[in-house]
Amino acid sequence: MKPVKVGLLGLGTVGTGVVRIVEGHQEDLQSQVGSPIVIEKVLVQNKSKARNISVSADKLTEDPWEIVNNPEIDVIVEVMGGIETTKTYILEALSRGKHIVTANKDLMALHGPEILAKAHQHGCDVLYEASVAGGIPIIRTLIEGFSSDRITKIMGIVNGTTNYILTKMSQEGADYADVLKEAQALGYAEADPTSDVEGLDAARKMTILSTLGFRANVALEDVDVKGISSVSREDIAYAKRLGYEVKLLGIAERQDDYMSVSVQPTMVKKTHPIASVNGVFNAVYVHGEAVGETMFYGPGAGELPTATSVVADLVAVVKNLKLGVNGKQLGLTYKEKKLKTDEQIASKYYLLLHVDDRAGVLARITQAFAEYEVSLESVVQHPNPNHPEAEIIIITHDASKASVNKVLAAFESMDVVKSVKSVYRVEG
Ligand SMILES: NC(=O)C1=CN([C@@H]2O[C@H](COP(=O)(O)OP(=O)(O)OC[C@H]3O[C@@H](n4cnc5c(N)ncnc54)[C@H](OP(=O)(O)O)[C@@H]3O)[C@@H](O)[C@H]2O)C=CC1
Ligand SMILES: N[C@@H](CC=O)C(=O)O
Repeated sequence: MKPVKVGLLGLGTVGTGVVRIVEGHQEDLQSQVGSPIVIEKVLVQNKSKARNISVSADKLTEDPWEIVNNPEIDVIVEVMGGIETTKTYILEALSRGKHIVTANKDLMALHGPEILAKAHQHGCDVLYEASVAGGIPIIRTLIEGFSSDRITKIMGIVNGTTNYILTKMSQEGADYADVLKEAQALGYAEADPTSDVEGLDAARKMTILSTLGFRANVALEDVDVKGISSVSREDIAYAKRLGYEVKLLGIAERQDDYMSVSVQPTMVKKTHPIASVNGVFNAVYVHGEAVGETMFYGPGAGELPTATSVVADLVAVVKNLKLGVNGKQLGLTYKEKKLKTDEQIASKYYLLLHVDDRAGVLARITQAFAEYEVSLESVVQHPNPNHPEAEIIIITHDASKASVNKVLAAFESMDVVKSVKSVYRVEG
């Protein structure tokens, strides 16, 4: 049995897990694919760095071309991260007929179509299951499990760092900045946590999920992104009192052929299954016209969960090699997306206002909603004994984003509205 030879780009968190699984599960893997899988060479930045896995010195290299140009290597597993340099290596490897497995959501969200087209041209596979929700096989589920259905909604908690922060703020009343430091110390956050907390990491993952789920070419710039850095303890306390949790949700919706994709802090009714996804766990809720509601839950990151998906992709590539069916890339014939306008995007909204506490104020505020045809589900006023301002909490019925924006613009010129403290989409 001729071994399948793998070049590994990166031996950090995920790369270490890949070596552990390929070595530790070798017998199981061989029984599935019919030949040994051997990690032939490993690219690192610094060969002399101390590692928590032993890899023989002759396998380590700091020269990417020793792997990319190596005629012995059949498959390249890319777990080094980064965008432009990594893209160069991958395109070059594809032009040499090597198959690619990657965990790189940044690369696939930005350059997925170009990479898949190149792979198709050279009859190569590019698989990227680990790029979204680490250990949850959601990409394969969207492509294969739902191939018979029309997906209408995908809602995801796809960033573990922000879910960890929001969970701690909710369960322990902790402060945002303190929990962020804790998440960094525990190694959940990206090297620069801005991409986690400002929603970019989740937006990249939602670009990938909505492209596959809606079979349309969604681009990163189509995603409306807002992170969690402005979520306060006060917001979370109010949400809990009203029966909601605040979650950073990626929401992709489709009606007829029109779609919208966003990432935003959202108030989720506690009875919705996604509200109880806590800590660093991820979950993806998928609604299909025929299947109805489904949800997939599991670890979104970490050494072994992420490596499980990477090695599963490796197994799929090797099975394709045996069958001689590599390079049948999905996603090349997806249709052009049609994006919803703000008039077409509808949901319930939560608003927290600080207002003058005097006669007629409530009437003026509700009049603004009436003017733009936003119907209200509930209005609660809290007097503040230490302050001349009162707090008003409003939950709307389904309303268009455009109408809610018009109401917010109207508040700017109303002297009785002192400030709009928070505006959240509501789910469930
Ligand atoms: N960590 C996780 O839980 C998850 C990560 N991912 C994705 O997987 C990928 C890898 O992540 P992770 O393992 O955490 O990253 P790490 O930072 O832990 O590891 C990166 C590895 O790549 C090597 N490397 C980085 N840049 C270069 C370069 N230019 N040339 C040569 N070697 C390089 C590093 O070498 P050296 O060791 O010498 O520094 C290191 O071994 C990323 O795309 C990430 O987004 C996806 C899902 C979850
Ligand atoms: N920083 C990411 C890691 C996985 O993609 C997260 O917090 O989910």
